[in-house]
Amino acid sequence: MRYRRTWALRDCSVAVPSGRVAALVGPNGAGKTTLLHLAVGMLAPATGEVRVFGRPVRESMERIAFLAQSKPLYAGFRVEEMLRFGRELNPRWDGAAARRRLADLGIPLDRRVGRLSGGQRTQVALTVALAKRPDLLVLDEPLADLDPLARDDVMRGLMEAVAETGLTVLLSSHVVSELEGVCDWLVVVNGGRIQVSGDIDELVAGHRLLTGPAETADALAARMPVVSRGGAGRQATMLVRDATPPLDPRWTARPVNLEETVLAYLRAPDLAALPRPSLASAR
Ligand SMILES: Nc1ncnc2c1ncn2[C@@H]1O[C@H](COP(=O)(O)OP(=O)(O)OP(=O)(O)O)[C@@H](O)[C@H]1O
Repeated sequence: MRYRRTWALRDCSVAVPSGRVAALVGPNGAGKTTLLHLAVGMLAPATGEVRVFGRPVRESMERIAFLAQSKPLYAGFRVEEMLRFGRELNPRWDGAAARRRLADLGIPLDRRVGRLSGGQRTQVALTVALAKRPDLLVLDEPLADLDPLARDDVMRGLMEAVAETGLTVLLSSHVVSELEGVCDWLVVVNGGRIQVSGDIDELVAGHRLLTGPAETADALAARMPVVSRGGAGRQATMLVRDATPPLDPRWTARPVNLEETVLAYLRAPDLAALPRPSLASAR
């Protein structure tokens, strides 16, 4: 995808299996919003193609709901007017489920959207998106501007919807810590390129943090795929992929979590040159 002369996404081949809850992460300006807009057909790629459920995205539009970063709700509308509006526009609209969801959340239907809290607004936007009964729900930073409690509520609501309907979700977020336990697929985009795409459990299990004496770090690093290096003074740390058991008894290895893995990749934007983990399992 190119905006005038600037490439926003390039060499961008990525697949997300259906039925997954996939997280799209990357630094500011990496191309996340662009990728999501391509996935929902709001943008057309300069070259290449986007397929949703195996068909060109234009043919799948009725099966897709999109929650944009700006949460396009009309501040002057009451919540029930948003629902009426949704019903007019969407043939598959499930108004009863939407009302039930809002009642469960304690969001009054007669409240003007502009008077709702940020978290409630996100919940209304999510309710509207879910009422379209999509097979694919795409959300652009649904957690931005929300406090930890509201973030948890929104993620929980999303999880309930996934459990009830089996829908496929693709969401972008900067709040990596909130994604573990909710998302099961990770796509990292960095500098307009796909750096990682894979099953989160496999990805996390495939990395280790090694700690040991700095003077032997170079020799060790030469023997394995290092994602990032750190440490201070005589102590070195390395987050490595596919670590064959070390090694040198002065080095210890411990498992990593999702956030550590993601941060290591984000710090190494050139690392896409290494074979990408787990792309094969998308097929
Ligand atoms: N309408 C546009 N015209 C020109 N360039 C654009 C336009 N939209 C995005 N870009 C550029 O494309 C690149 C990717 O932008 P994009 O908004 O997709 O990133 P992002 O990962 O969503 O960022 P953020 O995390 O800050 O929301 C950036 O370099 C951005 O400046």
